[in-house]
Amino acid sequence: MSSPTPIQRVGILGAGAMGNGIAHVAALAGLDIVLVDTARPVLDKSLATMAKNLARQVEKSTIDAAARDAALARITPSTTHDAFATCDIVIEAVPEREDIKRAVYAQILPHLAPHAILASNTSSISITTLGTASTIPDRFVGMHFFNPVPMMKLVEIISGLATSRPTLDAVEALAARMGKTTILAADFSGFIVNRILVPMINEAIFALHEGIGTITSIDQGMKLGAAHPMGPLTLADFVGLDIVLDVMRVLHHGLGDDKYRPCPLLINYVAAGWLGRKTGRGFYDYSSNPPVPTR
Ligand SMILES: NC(=O)c1ccc[n+]([C@@H]2O[C@H](COP(=O)([O-])OP(=O)(O)OC[C@H]3O[C@@H](n4cnc5c(N)ncnc54)[C@H](O)[C@@H]3O)[C@@H](O)[C@H]2O)c1
Repeated sequence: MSSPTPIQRVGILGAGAMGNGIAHVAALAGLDIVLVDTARPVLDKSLATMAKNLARQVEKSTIDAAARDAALARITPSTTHDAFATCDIVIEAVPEREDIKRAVYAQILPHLAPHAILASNTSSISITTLGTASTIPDRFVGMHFFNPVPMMKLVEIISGLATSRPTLDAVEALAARMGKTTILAADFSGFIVNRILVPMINEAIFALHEGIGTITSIDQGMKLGAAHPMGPLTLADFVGLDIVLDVMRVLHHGLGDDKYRPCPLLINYVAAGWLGRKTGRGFYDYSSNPPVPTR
């Protein structure tokens, strides 16, 4: 079988936190980008964020001004899906809701080239299920980037049951061109990283709930005793407690094992609206600097 044509033109659907970062890194790597979102102001905001982040890289001398200008010039913003017609791949980064993802696949499919790959940046939804919905399951794949994309080195490639080898090869080569290291995961809830990381955070919340330690001792224990760069409760606040709860529910439901039950204390924090950094309070209170443990 002949090797697939290398990817040069990348469509990105959704210009939010992740779509923005993916476009930034791909454009810097010399790829041509078509960035699509629902409204022009969203695209303008995304381009402004990218310009600001690229300018910071110039200040730090990790790139020069010519590379910044060339990257920005490679990005074509659009609010219509026909802009994807010339793309070798479209990476979908719309909100984490299966109904929204299914709806956008139905809208963009008629515009895709016959060889084009469709990749989802989903952090939890089954690639096999989304691939079936896409109607091109052999050319459908998970490309799970991590936030913030310009800083994080990993891309988890998720193979659905029907994803073809040429599709996997093409997205592995694309991620490598973007300077990322890839790992290949089978399509089960949480894939590799979240399957391991999020239950660890949930267990730290159980340790707090059961009075085994305080917020400070649990975080310090994992930093100094396990060499984690950040304690698990600090990390939970950073990620957002609602997101941690959502992922635990996906694992619990998808894998059917009670070892993935969300900690009742986590459920209460989310019910209280104490979601971490983004609401000013989670396990820490962020109204003062440095943040203060709340228990
Ligand atoms: N944020 C993270 O830390 C993170 C990490 C890894 C993976 N992900 C996954 O990446 C995906 C996107 O997450 P995000 O954090 O960037 O979300 P976000 O809310 O920041 O951005 C989503 C974007 O999609 C746009 N959008 C909504 N409906 C659309 C449509 N029909 N057509 C085109 N654009 C549409 C929105 O306007 C918004 O700009 C999700 O599947 C999420 O689970 C997120």
